[in-house]
Amino acid sequence: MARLKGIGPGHAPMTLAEAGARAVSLVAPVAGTQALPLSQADGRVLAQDVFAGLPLPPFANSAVDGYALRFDDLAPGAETRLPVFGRVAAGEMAPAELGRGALRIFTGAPIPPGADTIVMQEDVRREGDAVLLPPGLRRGANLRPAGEDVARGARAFEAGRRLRPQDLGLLAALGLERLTLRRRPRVALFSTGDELTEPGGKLPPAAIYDANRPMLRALLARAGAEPVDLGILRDDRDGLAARLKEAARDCDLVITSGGVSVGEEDHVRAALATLGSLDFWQIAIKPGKPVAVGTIAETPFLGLPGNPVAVFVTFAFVARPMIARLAGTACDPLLRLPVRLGFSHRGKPGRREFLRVSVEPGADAIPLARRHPGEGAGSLASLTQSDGLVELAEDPALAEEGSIQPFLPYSALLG
Ligand SMILES: Nc1nc2c(c(=O)[nH]1)N[C@H]1C(S)=C(S)[C@@H](COP(=O)(O)OP(=O)(O)OC[C@H]3O[C@@H](n4cnc5c(N)ncnc54)[C@H](O)[C@@H]3O)O[C@H]1N2
Ligand code: MOO
Repeated sequence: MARLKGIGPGHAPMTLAEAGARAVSLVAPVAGTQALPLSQADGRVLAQDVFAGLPLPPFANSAVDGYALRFDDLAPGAETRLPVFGRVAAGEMAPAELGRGALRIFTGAPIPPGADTIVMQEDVRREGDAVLLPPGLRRGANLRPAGEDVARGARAFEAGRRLRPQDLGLLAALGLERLTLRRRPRVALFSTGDELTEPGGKLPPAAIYDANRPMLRALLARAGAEPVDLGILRDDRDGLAARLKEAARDCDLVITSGGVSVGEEDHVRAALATLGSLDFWQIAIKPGKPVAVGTIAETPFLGLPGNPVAVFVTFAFVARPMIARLAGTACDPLLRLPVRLGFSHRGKPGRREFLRVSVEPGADAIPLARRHPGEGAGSLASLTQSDGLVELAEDPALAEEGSIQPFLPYSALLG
């Protein structure tokens, strides 16, 4: 495990890109695979390449309801009258060959040898046992050849692929029912702080309900981890150290929120210093400046800040790539979409800022971003009432109203 050099509060904050790269360098893919049915494979990572054991589609078939025929039976430039000699629906065998005439055919039905063109039923006239075909048809129209989508033997997926619902569709079409998947990383999760109370109970004076853990549990699950929820750690250095040590024994990563700032009540840093190695990072972003990283007996540790919006942002840019690497998959680069600012914002030079915004259709093709009035890093309502984050680069510090800026919808950060 690579050891980081310590970066104390006196040092210059690092960039977000540097922090993300360092965080990823701390972890390695977890070992172990599981054979699981397709029904449990969404969001899981393939441990092996998958090759197509059959072509898709498996046989040439019709893309429409209509008539199958031989293109050369059509009169060039004139209407053609052909006898209808049979009928084939999806799931039925096609006749052994096509005689002179047209075969009534339905979408998905196999095409008999000899037929090379399908005409949509809306484009023909039916007269008794004959069909009248207009001129101008295209050879090969509406026919789906065997293997057009996936050739037999082709690699359908590479090992390391994080499966999406559409992938499950393709795997099923290839006839696969069980897959060899990587084990999900087990991520221990704690909240820290004497002020925290479990939701559902009575709220004592000066207390708040623990909001970060339910949010992080869900973020972890969506990122492809198995959350191991270990509750709230109180601000007591020895108790806290014992529980962190135990969690590190059973899990692939330990995540906490809170207690990483500079106050003397911020005990996570102190506990970590006695357990393993600890580096305290300041990242040049807002929100989400303080993050603690390190190891507890070889298990990586990530201490997120306590403010809920800072939790959300640091999870997206620091924790998510770590979890992807642990899970054995690539963290897809985030696609920023252009939006036009409906406000101007002066930031601090050298600091990247994430502003919560709602987007709406703009006067041109570019959506308009409106800033949420709740600016504080503690404002959960602002996260729920916005569509995503506008990302303002370190420089220039002034982002002017009307300028085009990158936007990250929450959906992109939750995958
Ligand atoms: N003197 C300074 N004070 C602070 C600084 C600083 O640089 N100098 N940084 C501020 C920033 S930025 C942040 S972010 C916070 C991070 O502090 P901690 O990680 O130590 O977090 P806490 O102090 O424990 O909590 C901060 C805030 O968040 C609330 N919180 C914590 N956990 C939860 C939870 N599970 N659910 C809901 N809310 C939670 C907590 O009650 C505090 O209000 O420090 C600033 N201070
Ligand atoms: O991380 Mo703090 O919330 O930057 O404000």
